Amino acid sequence: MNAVLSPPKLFVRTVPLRDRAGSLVRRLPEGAALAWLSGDDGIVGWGEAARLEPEAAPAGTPPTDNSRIAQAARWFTGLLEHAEVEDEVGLPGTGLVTFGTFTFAPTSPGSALVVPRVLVGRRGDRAWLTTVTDEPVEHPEELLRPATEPRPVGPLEWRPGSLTRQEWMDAVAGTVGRIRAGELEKAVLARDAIARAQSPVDVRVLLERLRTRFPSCFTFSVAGMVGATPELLLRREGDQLTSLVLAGTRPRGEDAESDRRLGQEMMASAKDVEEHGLAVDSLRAALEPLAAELAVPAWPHLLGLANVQHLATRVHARLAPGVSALDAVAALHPTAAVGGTPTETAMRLIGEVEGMDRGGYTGPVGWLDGAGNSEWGIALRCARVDGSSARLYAGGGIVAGSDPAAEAAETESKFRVMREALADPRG
Ligand SMILES: C=C(O[C@H]1C=CC=C(C(=O)O)[C@@H]1O)C(=O)O
Repeated sequence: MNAVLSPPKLFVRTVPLRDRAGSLVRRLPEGAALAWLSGDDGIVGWGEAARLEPEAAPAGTPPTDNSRIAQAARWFTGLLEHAEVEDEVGLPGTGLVTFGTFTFAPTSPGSALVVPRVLVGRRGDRAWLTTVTDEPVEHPEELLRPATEPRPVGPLEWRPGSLTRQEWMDAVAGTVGRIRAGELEKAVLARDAIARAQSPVDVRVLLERLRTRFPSCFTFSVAGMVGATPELLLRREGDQLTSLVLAGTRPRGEDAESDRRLGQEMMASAKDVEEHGLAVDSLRAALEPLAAELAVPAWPHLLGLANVQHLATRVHARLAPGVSALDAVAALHPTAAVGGTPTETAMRLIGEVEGMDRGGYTGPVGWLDGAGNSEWGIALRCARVDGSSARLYAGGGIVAGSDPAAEAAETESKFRVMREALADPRG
């Protein structure tokens, strides 16, 4: 574990960047890329000025324990206290910034917070460069290096994950039985798939494909977790918090008419509306104690993505004084969009029947700045990239009315996000 007691002194400088041309991804050198992108906006970073890897909790720790998030909050506060910050831009994502990924379960290794040495950001027509160094720097632009061309991923070999398709459908059927017997109301069950390339995967290729294919999603890369999630756990700017809850999935139609029909069918489906309602309720219950004001729409809307469409609810809150972004992340994780209802029962069932460690999949992933601004997605439609291998994850909400074959097909549409980022069918 990192030395939490004596953080290094950091010199942080943010300066405006005049050159806003091109994708932020093109700025990244090859290697451990850090990124949080939404269309053309976002932040990318590289190098490591500071890193924390919160230890996994011992076996037997309650599955809802979020002390790894509280530990990260203390660590970042300590860094800030020892940092000398000169910020000429003053936007969310300027000054000292840490990227972060937290595991779904407290007992899994893999949570990490990384403060990059160099960060480039863009928001609308403003762009900036932040450097984080051990000595003051006079010319931060000198730390910007021309990046190399991304390397194509090349041929892939696919292997099934921890469970075969049939074994996973059996787990879904067993879960439906337990839900019908009254043990719980909902559990989100996931599966994995493994891709092996012939050389280390250049994450920049994945980021560029994901960001252009899913401009309304959040494309991320933090400590090996790479993906494009549509689900915003929270965005905090000042005391305003926004969250986008998703649960309920249908494919996209072949044409506008069938697409509309599939969407309307989902809006009218008791099974999908129940599955979605449980996710909204869990968010509302977690947020209420932290909010001075809370607005939750009565009905979901449809959110169309390139591969699937979802039921979506956008929630707004004004946070009570003193509530930080990471306080809110710790209170909200895991929502019933990735765990279930009741939370503890669902998390124990997930641990029992999935046959794999989710790692950072379905955990919070995002960034935090020194002013308390922050964006955290839920790590969905993602993979853990480790050298030349990638472990892809996808899941779906199981309720009393779920059909195992339909759920397996749903995970396959969700896998497509990362399958096509790794092996673009359009060449
Ligand atoms: C668990 C996943 O999706 C969640 C988020 C949106 C819709 C979901 C659903 O309809 O089941 C899931 O709750 C995943 O993408 O792996």
